[in-house]
Amino acid sequence: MCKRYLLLEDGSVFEGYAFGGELNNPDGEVVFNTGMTGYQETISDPSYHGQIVTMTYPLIGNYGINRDDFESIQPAIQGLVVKEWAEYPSNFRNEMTLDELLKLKGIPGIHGVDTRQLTRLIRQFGTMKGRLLDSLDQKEDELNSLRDIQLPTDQVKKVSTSKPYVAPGRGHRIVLIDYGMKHGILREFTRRNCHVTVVPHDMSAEEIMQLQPDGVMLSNGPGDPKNVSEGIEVVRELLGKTPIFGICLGHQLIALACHADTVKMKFGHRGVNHPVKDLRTNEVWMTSQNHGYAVERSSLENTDLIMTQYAINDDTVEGLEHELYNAFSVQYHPESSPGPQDSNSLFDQFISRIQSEKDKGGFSCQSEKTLIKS
Ligand SMILES: NC(=O)CC[C@H](N)C(=O)O
Repeated sequence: MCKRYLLLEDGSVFEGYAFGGELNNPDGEVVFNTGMTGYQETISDPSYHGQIVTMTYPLIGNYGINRDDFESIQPAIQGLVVKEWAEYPSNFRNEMTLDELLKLKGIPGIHGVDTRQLTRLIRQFGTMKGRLLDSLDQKEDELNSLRDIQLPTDQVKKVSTSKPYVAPGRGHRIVLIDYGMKHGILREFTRRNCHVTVVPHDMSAEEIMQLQPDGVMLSNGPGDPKNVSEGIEVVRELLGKTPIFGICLGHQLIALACHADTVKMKFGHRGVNHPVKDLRTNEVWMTSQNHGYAVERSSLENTDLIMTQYAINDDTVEGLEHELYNAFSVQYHPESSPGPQDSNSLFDQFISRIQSEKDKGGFSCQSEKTLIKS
């Protein structure tokens, strides 16, 4: 077994062994995910673009990799850190091992790491830049250059589709803006018979409205929402023109479009058992989460947004509703891939909102009239 190391910007080194791909571009933001299962979805979730993901559960890969659970075709994570990976997975859906997937996709892995120690460090000092190395010979130089690197700011552009495409259906017409969409979101709409047009992150509001959507879905996506400035503008223009539902990055973009603020969290929420409380029903839902930024609660005061849900663990904003327009959002993942499905009904809620607008002769009729006139 070849040695491999994880160097953090504070100078700490975690020692382990190499698995998966080679070290071509081994820098990233080191984060941790607490899910006991769901590693395949985590590895392939585009919101992890640019990040070295540490799994806190000590055995990863035990049910292998299957053909169904990918959240994107090309995983975007920079590296995977585990305690132990399972060489002999056992599951009826298993098609390859974790190591084989990482090799196939060129993602470097390190195993044998004390992931609990690493997680405690991140919890204490916050997420840090890190670099995977196969030798510590140049440690000081590597550390200096690691401290100097800037993490990318154009991640959404890298993971969004470059051209629109359609998942046809006979039901409501949804335009899904792809900021780094997980396939799970598309699955939820096709399951509900919707006609979904997935569009690139930089499509203008005008072009989107020309598609005559019954509703617009803003997807999840990587990085700082403030880096998606055109997206914020587009959402601002769309508000009030069509029903809107935002997930994760989409939720943050709605907040920024309404002049609320977002902040970087110390170590974020990444896992499948994050409890969220709904202020309207007092219900608590277990949710699947992956975010490193959050909407600043106090910044909602002078906006038209109201907080509908918050995280029980740290009181951060988890749900928003627009008081004037038909728009709502959640910071977590109702598509639940992976994770509990408590919040899956939010997709039905979005469909009902669309239906009631149609019943009122609302948005879609207006846009048809405008089209007839012009
Ligand atoms: N999953 C997401 O969409 C994450 C949103 C954003 N990139 C964050 O880390 O907060």
